[in-house]
Amino acid sequence: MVHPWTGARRREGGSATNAVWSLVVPLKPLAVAKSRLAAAVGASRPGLALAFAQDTVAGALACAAVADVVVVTDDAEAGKELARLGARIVADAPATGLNAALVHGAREIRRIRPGAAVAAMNADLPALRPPELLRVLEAASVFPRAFLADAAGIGTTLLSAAPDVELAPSFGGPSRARHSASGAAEIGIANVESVRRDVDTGADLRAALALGVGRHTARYSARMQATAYTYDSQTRSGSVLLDDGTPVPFGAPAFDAGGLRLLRPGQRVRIETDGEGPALRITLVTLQTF
Ligand SMILES: Nc1nc2c(ncn2[C@@H]2O[C@H](COP(=O)(O)OP(=O)(O)OP(=O)(O)O)[C@@H](O)[C@H]2O)c(=O)[nH]1
Ligand SMILES: C=C(OP(=O)(O)O)C(=O)O
Repeated sequence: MVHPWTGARRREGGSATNAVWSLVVPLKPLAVAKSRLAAAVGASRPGLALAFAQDTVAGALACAAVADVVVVTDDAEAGKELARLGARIVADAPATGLNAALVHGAREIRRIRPGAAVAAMNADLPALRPPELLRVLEAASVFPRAFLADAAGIGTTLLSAAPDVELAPSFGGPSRARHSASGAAEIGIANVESVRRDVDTGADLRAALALGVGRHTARYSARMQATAYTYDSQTRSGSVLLDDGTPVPFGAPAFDAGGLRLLRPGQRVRIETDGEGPALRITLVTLQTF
């Protein structure tokens, strides 16, 4: 099968080749981002919003089908941290909202790379796994426009547009129905939970932690759960410092067989590593507190 717009020949049974995407990731100023999460995480909200964006951008840049990531934001601190991961930062047109930001980002991409295939993806996907994003983008690449519904089946986490097709975003609330009504094809593939798992509420955060989050969110969440947290990406080791300052290394026997240890009465944390990819992916499940 010849790829509809790259002309690449799809290897029989293999994946689409040469389908390269530019991603537009919108990010609100951290001071006001993730307001629905405030009830669950309190003052940690801005730090978590940044950690979500960092894991989203890092996961996207590690995906074989992604050529580049453009973050549309007015937040200088967030922009600096995300640029450090390799994203290109575009200033948001002030106070025009999410969809205008996405249109602005897509136009900026195509100003530099005319005819680029563009996909908009929310910045709140902390469990994002590159292989799952690859499958989503491959599925999207056979449609002029396509979208992926969020885990709740109400919103949208990704909207794609083939070269020379306008993105025409309509994010916000029940956007799944709007994107479908606009003619975008719904991507229905299974086993891409990490690309659907956006985090708006404490329950969403627990679900993402159970799925396994990237190191930025894991580190931040662990810091929220314990007095401090050390992590060394070089030696791929780390420890959670308990309230009394006791360092408990990851995977240490100090954790019981199931990797569970009581940090404080009623609070339980599971830390385990699946060693996936270049970064230590820490599955940190906090059963309470959020
Ligand atoms: N650049 C930009 N990004 C936005 C804007 N509004 C929302 N976003 C981003 O769009 C994505 C999806 O939005 P939401 O899930 O509603 O995120 P949020 O607005 O921080 O969350 P709430 O405050 O709880 O509504 C997130 O990555 C937001 O940061 C905007 O006006 N400009
Ligand atoms: C912007 C969106 O996310 P949410 O409404 O869940 O914040 C959306 O799903 O279109």
